[in-house]
Amino acid sequence: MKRTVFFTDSRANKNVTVFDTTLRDGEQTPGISFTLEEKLGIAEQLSGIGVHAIEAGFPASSDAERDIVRAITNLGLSAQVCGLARSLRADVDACIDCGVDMVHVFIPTSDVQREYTIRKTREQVLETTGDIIAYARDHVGRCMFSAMDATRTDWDYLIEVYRVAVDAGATIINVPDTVGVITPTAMKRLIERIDREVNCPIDVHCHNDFGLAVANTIAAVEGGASQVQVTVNGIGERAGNADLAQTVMVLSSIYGIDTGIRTQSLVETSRLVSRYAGMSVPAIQPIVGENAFAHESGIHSHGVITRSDTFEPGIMTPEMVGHRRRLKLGKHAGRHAVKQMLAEVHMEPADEQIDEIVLRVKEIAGRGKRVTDADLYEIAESVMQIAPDEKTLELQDVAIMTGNHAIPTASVRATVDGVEHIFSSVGNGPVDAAVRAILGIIPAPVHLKEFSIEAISGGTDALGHVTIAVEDERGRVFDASASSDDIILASVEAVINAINLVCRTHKLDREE
Ligand SMILES: CC(=O)SCCNC(=O)CCNC(=O)[C@H](O)C(C)(C)COP(=O)(O)OP(=O)(O)OC[C@H]1O[C@@H](n2cnc3c(N)ncnc32)[C@H](O)[C@@H]1OP(=O)(O)O
Ligand SMILES: CC(C)C(=O)C(=O)O
Repeated sequence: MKRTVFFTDSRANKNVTVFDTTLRDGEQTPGISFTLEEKLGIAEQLSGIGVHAIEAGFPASSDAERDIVRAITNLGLSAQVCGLARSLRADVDACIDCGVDMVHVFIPTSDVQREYTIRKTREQVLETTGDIIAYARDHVGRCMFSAMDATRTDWDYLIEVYRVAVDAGATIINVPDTVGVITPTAMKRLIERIDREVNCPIDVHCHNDFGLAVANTIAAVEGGASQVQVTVNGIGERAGNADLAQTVMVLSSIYGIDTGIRTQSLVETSRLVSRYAGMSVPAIQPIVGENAFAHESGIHSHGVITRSDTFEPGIMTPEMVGHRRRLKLGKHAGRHAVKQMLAEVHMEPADEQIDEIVLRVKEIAGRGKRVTDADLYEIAESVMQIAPDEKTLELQDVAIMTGNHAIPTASVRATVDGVEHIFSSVGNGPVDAAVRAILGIIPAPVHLKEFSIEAISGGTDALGHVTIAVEDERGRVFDASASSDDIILASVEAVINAINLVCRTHKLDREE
């Protein structure tokens, strides 16, 4: 596909390195606290996808944090490992004690933060900056200096602070937009000025209070920054930081800048952090969200079936980020999408049958109901007067044990093509145990992609509606749903419905 470059600023660096702070600023998100194992897993993942440096934590904040940062440095990752420190020798010592490759020292420079947090004069900040950077550089080869709240700092004074830091040995200077208030135009101008007047590589750290974190980060690169600070899924203080996937894809796909990131693993990385953080990613999140490459409206679906860049950027494809393109059905569905989705499962309705199927799809969606693949095939079978297939998997019994002192355990008895199987599994909860037990008996390997439960009415007796999406080994995704006043039974039924779709399609694949 022809690559269209919308913008290339000749002043922008052609190589930009990525400094990830998911484990430090990301973990400052209220409610997020990663375990040691989770932090190690995230660090390995980030290093594996080519992140240049990882901010592993703030060692002075607790003994546990120090142990974690030390464990991350002991992994021997290819990414540099960095620890955060206030402008205090004890904080720097804590970082050095962990064996980090780089110490990141920060000091507030805006009048408001300087006066009300560290209670120092401008002169004292200059003096402390010089002393602490020199101290850090006596012990470690790399030292990043952050003028905290740089974007609300008087620019002349800011330049003075950076010069002191660089003269004392800072190897890179960071420009934090600590409370997310700068605009892209101003950010570009600020970075251009720092680049002209301070002789040091520039890194940028943007917060998302006004939703400008990624735009400001990109503007900083336009102005001459050579390193960007990001977090996976944009997690971080308040409204978070610049998002890793968005920043990297804008730089690489739109600007043609090499970040060294293996972008095919961006979705996988997002899912890992989302799971460990216990924070789901909105479906409409750019690049990694469930809907980032999904199409429901008829005109768009028709377009992408014919040629994907009609309604996708083209310069960024789902494959480039480890995602997949999906057609979805709903109120806005059209004939081309329905025809295509049925063709994928070997169903070929006549033109007037497609019209009828589309009508029924719109009618269901018009009632506010999500139309799953299972619904589509059921409608198609009815319109095409095809007798529903024998179900591969038939549930006989499910028994679940759970409690405050019991490990949730489920036993399932089911027939697969008439042959009885029994399987038991433990899980993180009763639903997880039941789903694992079912997955243990099925003939085809499938991977659970999506699981959602919603209460249809209020109250403790609400009807639970469960939607499940599973992916087969060819990457095809099938979704199905079920409702019951027992959410465990609704989950079991939804999984079985989805698996039966997969098995049915596999049988038809073999017959083709
Ligand atoms: C923008 C950012 O993200 S900065 C990083 C923010 N991250 C964190 O705060 C997470 C980890 N923090 C912690 O665990 C704790 O806040 C600690 C251990 C660092 C400090 O805890 P405490 O000693 O209880 O102090 P507390 O957090 O209440 O207040 C912050 C102290 O740090 C001082 N401080 C803040 N920034 C700096 C700095 N750059 N250099 C020196 N001192 C600083 C403040 O002046 C205040 O000191 P004071 O007690 O003399 O008034
Ligand atoms: C420590 C600094 C870089 C920071 O997190 C901020 O200013 O937001």
